[in-house]
Amino acid sequence: MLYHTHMMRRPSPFRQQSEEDEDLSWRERLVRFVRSVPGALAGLARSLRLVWETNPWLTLGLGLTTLLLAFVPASTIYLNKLLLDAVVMAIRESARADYYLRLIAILAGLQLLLNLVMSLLNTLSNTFQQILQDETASRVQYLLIEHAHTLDMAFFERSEFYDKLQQVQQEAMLRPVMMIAGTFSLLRNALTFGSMIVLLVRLEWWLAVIALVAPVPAFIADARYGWRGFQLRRRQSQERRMQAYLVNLLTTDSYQKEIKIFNLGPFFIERFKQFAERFLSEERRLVVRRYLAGFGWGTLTTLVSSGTFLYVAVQAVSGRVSIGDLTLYTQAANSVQNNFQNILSGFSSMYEHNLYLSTLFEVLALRPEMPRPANPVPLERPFTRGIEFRNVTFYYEGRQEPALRNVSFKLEAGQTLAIVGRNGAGKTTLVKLLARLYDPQEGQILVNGHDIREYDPDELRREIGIIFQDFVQYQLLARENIGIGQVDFIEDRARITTAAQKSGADEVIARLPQGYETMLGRWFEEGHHLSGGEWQKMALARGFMREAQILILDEPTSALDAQAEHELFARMRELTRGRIAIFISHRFSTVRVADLILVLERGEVIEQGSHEELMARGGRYAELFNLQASSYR
Ligand SMILES: Nc1ncnc2c1ncn2[C@@H]1O[C@H](COP(=O)(O)OP(=O)(O)OP(=O)(O)O)[C@@H](O)[C@H]1O
Repeated sequence: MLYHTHMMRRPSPFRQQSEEDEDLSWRERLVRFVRSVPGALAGLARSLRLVWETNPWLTLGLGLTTLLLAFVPASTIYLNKLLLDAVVMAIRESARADYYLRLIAILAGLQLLLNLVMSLLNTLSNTFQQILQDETASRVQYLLIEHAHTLDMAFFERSEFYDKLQQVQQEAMLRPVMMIAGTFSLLRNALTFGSMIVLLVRLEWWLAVIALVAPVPAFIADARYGWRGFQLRRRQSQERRMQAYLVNLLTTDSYQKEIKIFNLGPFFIERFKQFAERFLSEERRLVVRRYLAGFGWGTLTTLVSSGTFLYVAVQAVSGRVSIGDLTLYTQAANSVQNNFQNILSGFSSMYEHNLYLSTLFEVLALRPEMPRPANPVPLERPFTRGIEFRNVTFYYEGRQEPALRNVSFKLEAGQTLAIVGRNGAGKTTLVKLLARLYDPQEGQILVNGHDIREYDPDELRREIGIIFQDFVQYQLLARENIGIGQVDFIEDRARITTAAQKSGADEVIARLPQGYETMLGRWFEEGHHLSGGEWQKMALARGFMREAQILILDEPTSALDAQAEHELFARMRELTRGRIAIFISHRFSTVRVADLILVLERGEVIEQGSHEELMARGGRYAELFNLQASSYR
C-alpha cells in the first residue's frame, strides 16, 4: 500500500478543481449549472452535426420514432379511462349491455392497436439508435486517427495529449449518439409531459404543481454526481494509462522473453492489481453514493404520488369523479412525475455527456503547430545542391540542455555523410530535424538550396527515405512490409523484388513458407517470426523501395551478421548512386567510406572531414577509430 500513496497521491492538475467542488454552496452550484447551459447547447449542436453527418436517415428515423412515442402514454391512459367507464356503465345499465359490450370491444381493439404501434415504434427506435451508435463510434474513431495523423511529432511526446486521447477512447465514442438520443427523449418526455398536464389540470391545478416540484432535488443530486464521476475519470487518466501499459507489457509477444527471464510477471501483475483496487474502490464509493442519493430523493416522489392517489380516491368515493377518471388521474399524475424526473435527469446526463464530449472536441480542435508555407517552393529532382545545416540549435520540449548546439556542415549532391558519436550525442535528432519532424529553435536547414520550411513538409518527406534504429516491425505480409516504403507502389511486385534484392531480404523471403505472401510477426494467424537481423533486412528493403533523393540509415547494420554487413556495404555505393546517403553508425569500418564524417559530442560537431583528414588530425575520431581497430586485432 506504500506504493499507492507514493504513486497515486501525486499532485494532479485536476485534483484541486474537484476538491474545490466539495466546498461549493448550493448557490454557487446553481450558478455553475446555469453557466454550463450554453456549453451543453454547443456540445449538443456539435454532436448533432457529427451524428447527422454519420447517417442522416437514421438520425431522422430516431427523431421521428422518439417523437411519435411521446403521444402514446396519454392516449393509452385516456383509452383506459374510456374502457373502465364503459365497464362501469355496462354493469350499471344492464338494459344497454350489448351496446356497452360492443363499445368495450372496440376500445379494447384500439388499445391493442396502440400497444402494437408502441412496440413497433420502440423496436424501430432501438434499432436505429443501436446502428447509429455503432456507426458514430466508428466514425469518431476514424476522425480521431485521421486527425492524430495531421499532428506534429511533438504532440505525441506530451503526456497530457495521451491522457486526453485515452479518455476520449474510453469514454467519448458512444457519447455523441447518447447525447442526441438523450435530447430526443428529452423532447419526447416534454411532449408526454405536456399532454399529461392537460389531463391532470382538469382535476386540480395544484396537483400538477406538486408533481413538478418533487423531483427537483433528485435532479440536482444526480447532476452533482455526474460531475464528480467526470472529475474522477479525469484524475485517474494518467494511472489508467499506466494500467493499460501494464496489460500491454504482459500480453505482447515482444515483451514476453524478458518478462519471463527476469520473472517480472508477478511484479507487474501485483502492480496492476494495486491500480485496479484503487480505481474500483473509488468508483464503488461514487456509484453507491450516487444511487443511494437517487433512492432517497426518489422516495420523496413516491410519497407524493401516494398522496395524490389517496386524494383522488376520496373524491371518487364522494362521487365527484368517475372510476375511469380515478385511474386517469392517478396514472397521469404518476406519469407527470416520471416525465418531469426524466426531463431533469435527461438534462443532468446531457451535462455529463457534454463534459466527456468537450474532451473529444478539444482533441479534434488541436491544430499542428509547425507552420506550413502558404506557397511552398516546389522541390526539384534530382537535387543539384545538396544539404546544408547553418548554426542549428535544437531543444526538445521541456529540456534545458540542447540536443543539438550550433551545428553547421555542408554536403554536396550525391555525397555520403556518416555521423558518429556516443549514445545520446544527438545523431538521430539531426536526421529527424532534416526530415522536419521538429523545427530547430535557431539556425537553418537547407535542402537543394532552400530552407526546408519553404517546402511542403509532405513533399520534402517524400524525398527522404529513413530507416530508424527502432524501425517498425509491421505485422503485415512480407511484400507489404517492403511495399509500404513507397505506398503508392505497394502493388508493384518488380519494384518490391528489386528492393528486397538490394537489402538481402530476398534470401529471407525465399525461406518463408508462402514467400512474399507470408504474414510476418505472430499477432495474426499463420504469422511467421523473423530474427532481429532478418527484420532489419526487411526494413532496409523498405528504405530501398523508396526512390528518394536522400537515404538515411540509422545504424542500418546493427543486427546484421558480419557477412551480410560486408555484402551490404560492398554494394552501398552502387545502391545509393546519385543520391545523398546519410549513415549513423558505431562501426568505423562502415564510416570510413563516407565523403564527410561528422563527430558529434553532446549535441556539438567537434570534428568534421573525410576519414583521411580526421585521421591525419589525430583528434577524437582518430582516437575512437584506433580504439575500435585495436579491439579487432
Ligand atoms: N523525443 C525526445 N524528447 C526529449 N528528449 C529526447 C527525445 N529524443 C531524444 N532526446 C534526447 O536528446 C539527446 C540526443 O538523442 P539522440 O537520439 O539524438 O541520440 P543519438 O546520438 O542518436 O544516440 P544513440 O547512439 O543512443 O542512438 C538525448 O539526450 C536524448 O535523451
